[in-house]
Amino acid sequence: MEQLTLRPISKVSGSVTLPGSKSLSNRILLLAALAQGTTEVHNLLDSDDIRHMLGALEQMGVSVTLNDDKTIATVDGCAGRLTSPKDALFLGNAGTAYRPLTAVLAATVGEFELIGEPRMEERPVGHLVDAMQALGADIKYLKNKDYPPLLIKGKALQGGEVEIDGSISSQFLTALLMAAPLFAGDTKIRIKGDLVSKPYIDITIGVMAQFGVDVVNDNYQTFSVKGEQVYHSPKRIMVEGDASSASYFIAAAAIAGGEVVINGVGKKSVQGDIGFANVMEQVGAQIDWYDEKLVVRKGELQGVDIDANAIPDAAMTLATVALFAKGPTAIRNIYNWRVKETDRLAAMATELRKVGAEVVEGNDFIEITPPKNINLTDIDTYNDHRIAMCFSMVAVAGHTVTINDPGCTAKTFPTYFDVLTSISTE
Ligand SMILES: O=C(O)C1=C[C@@H](OP(=O)(O)O)[C@@H](O)[C@H](O)C1
Ligand SMILES: C=C(OP(=O)(O)O)C(=O)O
Repeated sequence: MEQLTLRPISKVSGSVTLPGSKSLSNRILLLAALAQGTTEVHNLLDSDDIRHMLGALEQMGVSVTLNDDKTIATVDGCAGRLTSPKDALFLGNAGTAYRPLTAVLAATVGEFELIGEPRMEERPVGHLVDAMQALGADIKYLKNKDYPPLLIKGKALQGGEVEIDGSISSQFLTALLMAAPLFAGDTKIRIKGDLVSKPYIDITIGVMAQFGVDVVNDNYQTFSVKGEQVYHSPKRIMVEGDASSASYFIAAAAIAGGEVVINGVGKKSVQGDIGFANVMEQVGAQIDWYDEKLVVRKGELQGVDIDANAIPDAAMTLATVALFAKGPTAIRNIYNWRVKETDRLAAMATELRKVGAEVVEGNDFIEITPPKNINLTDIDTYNDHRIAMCFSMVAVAGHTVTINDPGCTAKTFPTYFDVLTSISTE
């Protein structure tokens, strides 16, 4: 196994430009593929999750041309007519590819087998499949009920009234919303259970609007979409920088600044994870907000007690900031950490304890009391990019740390450690 030993960093300063948002990149690629017309996508993320979406679209007859550094894609839309692929669609561990494609392909005439990495087969998809089956979709589980892989016999769907459970992942509702305009009739979706990760639904609705489709959102309880619509290419679309990726640089500057200029997200961001910057202000970071950039400096850091349901990805970064804050930190309402790249509640508790923290792991929360001394240790990353990235904060705080399998950051941020090094002084 590859390992990366990070030496103590005394200061971070300078500027970083964020890669494009994963959530926006995969939504935009799918809608550009389904749309009428050609779309030029700028600042596309180049990472594993995006590669899986691109590969699947190409297997279904969509022509996509990438520039040299793969950050500009020209997508020839198929006006809703994706073709049956010869082989199974391998979607890695990309939730933003697997879930939306499940719904869209159920409404596309043809046969599709959706497969993924072993961990994908442990990540539930039942709530989405239940809703699609209630609408008449033909979807079969190839191994275990409620989990990938899936065999989809796509056909014309009529739409109608449907319930979907929103308590485990917002990606199921995102998927259903993106498929709904392809149905013959109108669709009214009612949310069962509490809807988690709500800001991602705003991202979905915003991207659909850019492709000419309106969603009526009644207080996150019901959603209405008109049927028989074709997405229309906006011709040119820009992917905002990734707000979840910004969290590592916000945290680094707050711990060891220097002054770090983070280009690509700011107060105009459409991504919920920008809320992490507000949380870090509460923790003690000093942040100047601009429309599309943040300037972050160090502060006296204090533990906080927050409900992180709206920012599940960035909240992992807070768990490692907690190691270097005064007093305990509690991160609550994050049950679905357990069904992401790994069981993140268990994994974070284990790794934080290895560093020396006192940790309480609840069913849906984690409480972290910072250690007096930081242990010299290796961090296991469980094939989870965010664990690899957020534990780099140990080095940022001035301690040597070894990250096992650092290459797992390829899921969303292949160049992460290089970018961190570019603003770091040993
Ligand atoms: O829709 C999206 O782009 C995402 C939604 C979130 O998942 P859940 O809705 O499952 O919490 C988030 O964790 C994931 O990284 C991306
Ligand atoms: C949960 C994540 O990914 P996915 O889109 O596969 O759900 C993540 O990137 O932290």
